Amino acid sequence: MMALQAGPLTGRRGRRIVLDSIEIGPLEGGTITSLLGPNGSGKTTLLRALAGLFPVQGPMWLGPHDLGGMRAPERANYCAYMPQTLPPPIHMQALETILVSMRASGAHPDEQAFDTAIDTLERLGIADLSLRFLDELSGGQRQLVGLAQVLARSPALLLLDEPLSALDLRHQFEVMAVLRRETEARGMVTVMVMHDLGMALRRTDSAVMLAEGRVIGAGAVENVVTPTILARAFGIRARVERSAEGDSLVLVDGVSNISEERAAMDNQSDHYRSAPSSS
Ligand SMILES: Nc1ncnc2c1ncn2[C@@H]1O[C@H](COP(=O)(O)OP(=O)(O)OP(=O)(O)O)[C@@H](O)[C@H]1O
Repeated sequence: MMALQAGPLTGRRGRRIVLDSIEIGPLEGGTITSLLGPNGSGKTTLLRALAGLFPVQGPMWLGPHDLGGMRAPERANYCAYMPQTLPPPIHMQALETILVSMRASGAHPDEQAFDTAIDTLERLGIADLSLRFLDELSGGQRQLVGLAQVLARSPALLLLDEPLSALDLRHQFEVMAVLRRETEARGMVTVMVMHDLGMALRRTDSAVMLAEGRVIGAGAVENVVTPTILARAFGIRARVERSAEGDSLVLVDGVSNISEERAAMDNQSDHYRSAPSSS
């Protein structure tokens, strides 16, 4: 299984640094990592950088493969990226869009593509949507088709930008279960942007917390989703509690002064980068 290791990565938009010496990994194959942080903190930019869609300076390795040194078509054999925007409502059948996506990545010879596409739709529980047109589906249904498009490509690195945003609660948990199974079975490195901290705690293995283009916490998810790091990232007063079933829940008690939180933690230098505490 291949691990993802990247950085330090630096990316600019105009003169502004939007990714500031970001270091990621190693993220092991077979694991799911949540990419967390407030609006505008750089999550989408980082995900796009990992997909080769946003130019950054710095190394990116997937096992022995130098992702940064690859041209787009070669990189597409390793990485599949699902953007935050839903697949557009075009007049094309769901199954056909999956086949087109697979052809673009060149991952499967054509004879196998049809079976793989059908199989992926079945695993996501949306085989009934195969022959429906995207412009006749709901937003959530299109998001599920978008997931099928990237999963069917069998990437080594799966990059998902808020893949649960349009889904009802049941589908959110079902999709996380599919992602867990596929990630483990294929030894994939799965990285997903999410805003639901409770879901991150329950269903992902590790997390990277961004704030203002920097990593302010990384490691096992329970060491990243902590009151201290949440205060610094979001300016909220939050607790992490356990439900009667033993699941972790994030309870928000209110907002705090974000600049004071950051100043207080900045005084403690790099402690939170390397060894975040859950106290
Ligand atoms: N097209 C763009 N042109 C200029 N600046 C941009 C553009 N897109 C994003 N930015 C800026 O880059 C920074 C990082 O944005 P990014 O979209 O990566 O944040 P994010 O963490 O994904 O946010 P969100 O949770 O709102 O999706 C922000 O300061 C944002 O304003």
